[in-house]
Amino acid sequence: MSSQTISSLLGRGHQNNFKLTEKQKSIMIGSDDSCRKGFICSETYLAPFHCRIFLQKDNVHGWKTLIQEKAMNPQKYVTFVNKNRLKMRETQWLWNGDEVKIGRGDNLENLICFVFQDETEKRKLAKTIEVPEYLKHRFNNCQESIGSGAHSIIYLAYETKLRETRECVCKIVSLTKKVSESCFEKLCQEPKLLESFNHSNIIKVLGYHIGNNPDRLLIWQEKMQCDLEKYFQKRKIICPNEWYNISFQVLDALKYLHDKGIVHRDIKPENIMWTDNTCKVLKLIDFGVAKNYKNETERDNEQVGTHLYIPPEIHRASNAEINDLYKPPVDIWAFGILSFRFLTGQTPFFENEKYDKTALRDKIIKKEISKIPLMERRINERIIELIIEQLLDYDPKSRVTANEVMGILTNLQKLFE
Ligand SMILES: Nc1ncnc2c1ncn2[C@@H]1O[C@H](COP(=O)(O)OP(=O)(O)OP(=O)(O)O)[C@@H](O)[C@H]1O
Repeated sequence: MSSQTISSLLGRGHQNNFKLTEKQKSIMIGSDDSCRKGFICSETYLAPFHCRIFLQKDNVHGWKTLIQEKAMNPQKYVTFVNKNRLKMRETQWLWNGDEVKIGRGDNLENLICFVFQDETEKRKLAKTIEVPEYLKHRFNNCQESIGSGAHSIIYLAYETKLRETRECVCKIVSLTKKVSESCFEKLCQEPKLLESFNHSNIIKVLGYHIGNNPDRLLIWQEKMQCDLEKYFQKRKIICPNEWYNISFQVLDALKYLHDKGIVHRDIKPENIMWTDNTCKVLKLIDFGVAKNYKNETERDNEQVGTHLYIPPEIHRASNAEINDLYKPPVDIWAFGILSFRFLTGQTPFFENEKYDKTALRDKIIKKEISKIPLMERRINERIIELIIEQLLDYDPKSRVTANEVMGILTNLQKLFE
């Protein structure tokens, strides 16, 4: 078996580092020899079995590194991930750059600190990510990738403006087997569209380049911190107050787009990102399949977007009908599914997140939505009604608009204070 490093914890302010590999998938951190196969930290007071750090693989995220609190005496021993203290036996998913602090007492400064590094991200290197000559005075691209999607890889980059250099990202789409010529052509519309927007909850494009031979699209954008899917996966559930704050920002961006005649067509948590780690401001990203629904020359006849978030009218439509159905209600439905998932931790159709596409399509078409998970979570009746009857309305013509949802939420503000 290979022993490639999957992740590491690098000591900050001390020399203790350790790594997890495909061979060594789990490690205990503790203070004495009873911590078998473990990492014995001599620099601070730790419980004999303080915490466990281990790998888990899933089909969506690949390797995930998790930390579990193992100390039995919470009065004495503590484990923090960033500024959040883990409860007894609590497990948390670690992300690149997370700060893990362990030790005794309640003074964070006295604890032993590690910084988590996801080594698999570093390995997704670009072959060539040269900046074209005429843009070299504005952008610098790095070899480090910080994300990827079905069509692109996102690299860390720098923008030079006056005498200041700021971090940004460069999204690169290349014409490959995976990205056909027609798909590439469509994706080339994304930066032009983004340049026409000016909204605080929509990603800003800083510059772009469409090159041929090799056919490659480079889009420099503001750097975001983390997408809502990862954020949700880490929390497993989003509380109503936080959902309210998220909703307002997403709906405000949707209202702006819809008023301009644009449908995003791929609203999902992966395409909504926090601007920084204060997790206050959100921006919509990925306008690769966005469309001007008022422009009759832009007709298309195939389904786009992500299965779980596609509304019933699109699932049911024939190729000839589909173009006329791609209108703002499509984004509202997707926002309804997102809301359901965030508030309950599950999809409206299946209890867990593993499902087959055909079964999912069947359930969507047959309207097999259950509001029980929302009731079990004691979500306010008016919010349940909003999600089930209005956002997930089967008739796109009577489905609420972004503006109407904002009005409803404003009237319900008291519930979230
Ligand atoms: N501006 C950004 N700053 C930081 N990370 C980003 C940024 N844009 C994208 N990412 C990361 O890269 C991932 C893929 O980006 P994006 O959705 O734009 O690519 P795509 O190839 O169009 O994706 P899709 O699979 O939806 O077609 C995002 O989910 C996010 O994690």
